[in-house]
Amino acid sequence: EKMLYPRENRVRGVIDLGGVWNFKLGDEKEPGDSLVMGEDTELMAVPASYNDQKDDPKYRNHYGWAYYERKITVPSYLKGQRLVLRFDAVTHAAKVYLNGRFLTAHKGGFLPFEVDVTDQLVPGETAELVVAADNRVNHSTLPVGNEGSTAFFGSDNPGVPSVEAAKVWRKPQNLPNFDFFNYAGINRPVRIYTTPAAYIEDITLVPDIDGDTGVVNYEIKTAGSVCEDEVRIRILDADGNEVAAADGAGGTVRIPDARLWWPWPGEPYLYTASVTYGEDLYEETFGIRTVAVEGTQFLINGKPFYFKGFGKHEDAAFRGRGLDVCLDVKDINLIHWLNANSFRTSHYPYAEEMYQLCDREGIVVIDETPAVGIGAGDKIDPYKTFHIREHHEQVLREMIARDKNHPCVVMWSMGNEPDTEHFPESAYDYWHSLYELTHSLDPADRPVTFVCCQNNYERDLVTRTMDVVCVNRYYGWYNLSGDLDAACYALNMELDFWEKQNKPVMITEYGADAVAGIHESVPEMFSEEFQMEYYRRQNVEFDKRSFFIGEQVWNFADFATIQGCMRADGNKKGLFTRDRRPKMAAHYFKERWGQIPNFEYK
Ligand SMILES: CCCCCC[C@@H]1NC[C@@H](O)[C@H](O)[C@H]1C(=O)O
Repeated sequence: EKMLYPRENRVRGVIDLGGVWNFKLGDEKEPGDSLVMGEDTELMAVPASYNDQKDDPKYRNHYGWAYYERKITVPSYLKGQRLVLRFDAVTHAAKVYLNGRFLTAHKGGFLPFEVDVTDQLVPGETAELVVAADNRVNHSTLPVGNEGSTAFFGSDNPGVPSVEAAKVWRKPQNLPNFDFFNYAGINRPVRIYTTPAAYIEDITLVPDIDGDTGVVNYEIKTAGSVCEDEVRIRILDADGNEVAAADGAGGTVRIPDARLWWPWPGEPYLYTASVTYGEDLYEETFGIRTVAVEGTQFLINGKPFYFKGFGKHEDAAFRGRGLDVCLDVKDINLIHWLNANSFRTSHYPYAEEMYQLCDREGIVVIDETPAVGIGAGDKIDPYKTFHIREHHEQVLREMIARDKNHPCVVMWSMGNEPDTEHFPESAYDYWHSLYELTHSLDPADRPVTFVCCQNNYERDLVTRTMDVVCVNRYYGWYNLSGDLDAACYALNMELDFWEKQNKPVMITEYGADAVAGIHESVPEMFSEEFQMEYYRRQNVEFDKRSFFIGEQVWNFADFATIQGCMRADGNKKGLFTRDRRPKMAAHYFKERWGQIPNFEYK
């Protein structure tokens, strides 16, 4: 799986195709082998979701295909170069056409795909690019959409004849089985990048530490015309000085007195692997650090790490799930402001630009697939009835191929909150074989987990078999609502259960909706005071458990969801509002996390 991020240098060029494209909504009919856009189109900015760019219920609630179009011209001086068209993400499925002819397709809305267009795109000539994007979710997509019932936390009165009749009568629509708005379209950049005819296809860097020496096991895949030249790899330090070098497409380089990659406020030192092959050059940054689970500890560079952070979303006004590097920079600075050190890419792989920022800023990342919403109550075994396994394996391959060299990625999450309690053996069969596949796909063999929803932990056979037990728990919110004494009693009973499993345990979601501005001296649900008290009370209990290695709150910021009677203008569990204003709980965590070190806390 080649997944190198497009980088320009002395031999490679990048043409960004962002800007205002022509757009029109389609229907459920899948485009065929040829497609031209025609007239009567509308404006659409790329990259960004299409849903909020026009105040039109047809944009907000679309169900099916949508079409984007623009002209592209590659300058004639690029004749002889290899030309690649790369989409960083088209949500949820894409079909791409050049000059009316089908070019490529991709399923999955959060990972890149590319196609060599050297023969189709003649330098100096203008071509028409059309992209069709399908936003439908169902029992064969990740994330999963419900079929015929309600969306996540939707309300219903099943069995009422008029309600049941209306469910049949209504127009087909998305019923997301997930708690984030089903933003769709060309959400991330589209680029043409060029390479020489003989080129570097992929680079794999697996760092290790041997005393004071950094050891990098590397593998370089090349392609294109046969080229006598050897592959050469040079390791440059942060000042650009060569500290090691080797010839050959695979092997080991040793870096004496290596500077390690440490989470912020430690030094996240980055090296550059400068690889040449014939005329081609590609430079990949990386870090020297190790990750391991030992007993109930999560070790980074051999020291026990404590996760302080959150689940996030790619979510903002106007652009929906579209890439926004300004917001990413702001969020990184707010993560530092909070004295946090990590986040999970809930519930899908994020844009590559965010991992690059985390490498540079020393933010630790749990990288998660879009496998969210796998469950349909206690009547249907999703592992027998959903058609997701092949696609789930595809997204794991693509995510690991894309993110494998990032020092910030320390663990893979195979998915979020699947049902593991109603059909425990079937769930175990599904997830254990996927766990083994995930380990085998990662050249660096990082820890593997999945994130477990509030469930009957005594029936769940999967969570206890993960490298790290990651639980989402809402004691005092979705159960024992408002009663923090009972919540702490229940929490401790479950922690007593986990103590016996001799695994590191972290909470990957806990939280309470707080509408910014609602204040009460006696803290009650939806007030800022309750959100803060909810955390304060449970953190006291976590601090008593030595096997408990991290707290990631839900969520970093308020975010958009489908409308429903459980959501007043989206999910309000953010420490920050959607436009990044801190609630009381943000100030509380800044204070708490300022006193918790990254290492040796437990
Ligand atoms: C019945 C317990 C289910 C709790 C599920 C809690 C949910 N976890 C996944 C997140 O995407 C949701 O936003 C979160 C919530 O609703 O705020």
